[in-house]
Amino acid sequence: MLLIDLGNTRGKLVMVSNGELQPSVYWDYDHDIVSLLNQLNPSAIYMASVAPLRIEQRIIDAAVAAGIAINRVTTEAERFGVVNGYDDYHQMGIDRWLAMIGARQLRKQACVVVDAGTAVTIDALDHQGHHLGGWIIPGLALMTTSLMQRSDKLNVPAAEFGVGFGFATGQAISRGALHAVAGAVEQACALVADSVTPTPMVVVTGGDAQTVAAALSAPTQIVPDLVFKGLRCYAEAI
Ligand SMILES: Nc1ncnc2c1ncn2[C@@H]1O[C@H](COP(=O)(O)OP(=O)(O)O)[C@@H](O)[C@H]1O
Ligand SMILES: CC(C)(COP(=O)(O)O)[C@@H](O)C(=O)NCCC(=O)O
Ligand SMILES: [K+]
Repeated sequence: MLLIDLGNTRGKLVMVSNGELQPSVYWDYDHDIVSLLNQLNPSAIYMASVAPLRIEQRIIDAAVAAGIAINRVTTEAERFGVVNGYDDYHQMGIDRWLAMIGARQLRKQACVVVDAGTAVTIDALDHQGHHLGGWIIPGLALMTTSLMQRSDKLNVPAAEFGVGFGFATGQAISRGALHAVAGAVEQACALVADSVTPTPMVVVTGGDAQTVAAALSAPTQIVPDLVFKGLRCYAEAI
């Protein structure tokens, strides 16, 4: 069985074999998918996507051509112990929904779920699995490149992400972006904290998970395959 998560930057593919999630394989959208699918040769595919339809279609076409059954998973109002807090749950990206389900599988306590990819999404869950709402902010790469592109004096080479204040333009931009994300996560923790859970757990996933986690002082768990932990619940239930 193959689980696929299509984000705005790239696709992530994880095989489930002997009941275990295998390490991610990345699909760069500039590259062909047919050979990758043939290599993995799954019996069935479960797909979660927030990518443009034309990218989803490439997977669907390749799966149909190879005779592989493909199931597309969508956001729901309530499932696997998580209750969606959105006014209209259809609006919520499936990656956020699955990350929350994945977090709930890990621990039944209040937590802040962070997916640091193209965008950074921050979603709050209380100890009963009720989603308390969330935030969508630009991802680290998006924050830095948009500043660089929109201001002449900020058009400098990118600096590494790190913690603390910056001492040069590039460093001030990259560190500013990282602390903006970390600050938002810490404010989410303050909003979620209650008498049952004074210090909510932070669960971080996405391409920039390590970078973001390094800037957090709250207790943090990095779970690279968090979305897949949610997606496998669907794959095993369908
Ligand atoms: N090899 C890589 N390719 C692309 N992005 C990477 C890579 N390694 C780290 N990143 C970082 O991860 C981010 C993408 O994270 P990811 O969770 O895959 O995004 P999405 O789910 O939006 O496609 C990029 O913005 C970049 O900062
Ligand atoms: C917020 C997102 C763009 C994040 O996508 P990503 O950074 O993982 O590519 C995605 O979850 C999405 O398209 N959401 C729909 C809007 C919403 O969740 O409210
Ligand atoms: K994301």
